[in-house]
Amino acid sequence: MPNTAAPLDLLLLPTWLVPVEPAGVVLKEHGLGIRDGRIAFIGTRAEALALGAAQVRELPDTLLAPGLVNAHGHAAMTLFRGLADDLPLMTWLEQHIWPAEARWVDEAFVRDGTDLAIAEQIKGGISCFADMYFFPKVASERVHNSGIRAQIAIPILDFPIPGAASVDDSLRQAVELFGELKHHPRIKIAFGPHAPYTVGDENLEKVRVITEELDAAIHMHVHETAFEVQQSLEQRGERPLARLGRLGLLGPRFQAVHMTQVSDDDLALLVESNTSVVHCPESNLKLASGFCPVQRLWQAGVNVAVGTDGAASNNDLDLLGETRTAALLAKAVAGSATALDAHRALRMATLNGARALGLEQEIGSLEVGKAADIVAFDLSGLAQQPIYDPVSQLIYASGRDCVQHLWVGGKPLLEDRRLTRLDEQRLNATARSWGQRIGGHGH
Ligand SMILES: CSC[C@H]1O[C@@H](n2cnc3c(O)ncnc32)[C@H](O)[C@@H]1O
Ligand SMILES: [Zn+2]
Repeated sequence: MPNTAAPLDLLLLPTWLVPVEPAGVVLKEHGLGIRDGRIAFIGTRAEALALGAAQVRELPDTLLAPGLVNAHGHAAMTLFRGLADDLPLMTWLEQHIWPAEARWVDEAFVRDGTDLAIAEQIKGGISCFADMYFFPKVASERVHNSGIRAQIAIPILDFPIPGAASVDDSLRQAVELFGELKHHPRIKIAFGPHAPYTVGDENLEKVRVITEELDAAIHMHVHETAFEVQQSLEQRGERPLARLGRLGLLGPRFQAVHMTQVSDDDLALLVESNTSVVHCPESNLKLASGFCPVQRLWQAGVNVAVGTDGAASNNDLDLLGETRTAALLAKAVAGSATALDAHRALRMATLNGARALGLEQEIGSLEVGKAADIVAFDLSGLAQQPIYDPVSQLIYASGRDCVQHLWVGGKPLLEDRRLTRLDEQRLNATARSWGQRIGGHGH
């Protein structure tokens, strides 16, 4: 129970406070108090000031919201940004990305690429991200050092990958890392079978058994393209999602990334199993993978979160921009301007992301008792005036350059647009030097 009598560590006094839960609410003349890394108080300005705080911050023209949750990505792929553009998924993966990964990905690559991704995400208002990439132990060390929050999924593919000689090797590493980080306040280890077309039944069964035992999440690309579904029908006589259901993998701990193909049976399966969907509209657009029917999903009660995917298929890790794309695209796909409004879109990028990652008790909304993962958006710009609904202005008229401050667990990671723990110049130079090495070898 939060101690309501003790003074606050920090009191934030923004123009608009958008808690996300309750839905659709915008509080004015309110303050938010932080104590011991948690939200200790939300109430009127007058009440807040009466409590007393070690530090008080007036935030004029500022919208305070829960930190954004990027529910799918491959962090270290920032170093492959722009390496192979304008290609369809399987050509992109098989002929460009997988060969480049075999050539370049090692622990140093993951260290530097993940740091770059973390910095980009903090600057874009993201306080928590889901990662699925090679050398996950290295990625978790970078998350630990940087102060951000993350779910790290251990990659599982039927063939040898950088850092793991076999599925059994990956699973052994996963169980070990899971045990090591079980009590980490900001890192959650999940299992990441890559996709239905790269992991056979036998290995999926192993994933089911271990994740059930550990109560761990499963993060997987599913129904990314019509081709994936067609191929599975031809080779196995069933749709990939139905196969995952038959194998007992679906459920509230399962995160189905992409889902551009949703039949009525698929929808029923998602609903009855309480499986979350992670929507990655820009990657789906860029690789021409298809369109996720977002309105159909949320109307049926499916939890839909938002993800950027990796920087090699997007090509940025801008979740605010992604959410705008999601809101606009949902309308076009449904043929309805009400398919996804700005408030629901912000909820998808915060609380729904937290729920998909099993973190909804901890983050995703501004509620007393939750961790103080908070973003401050500066809406004072010319292009944001006038302001009738600040959430509409945030989603439809703002870019990530308006992110001014970010706190994770009450700790400031971005202050007045400056990274507090990472050296931006050094990250920039390191990324350029990787680019020269990789580009200089004709990939
Ligand atoms: C299991 S480690 C991640 C693995 O996935 C590859 N990847 C990146 N983006 C996508 C995507 O949109 N669909 C499928 N696979 C993707 C990445 O390059 C790694 O090899
Ligand atoms: Zn992906």
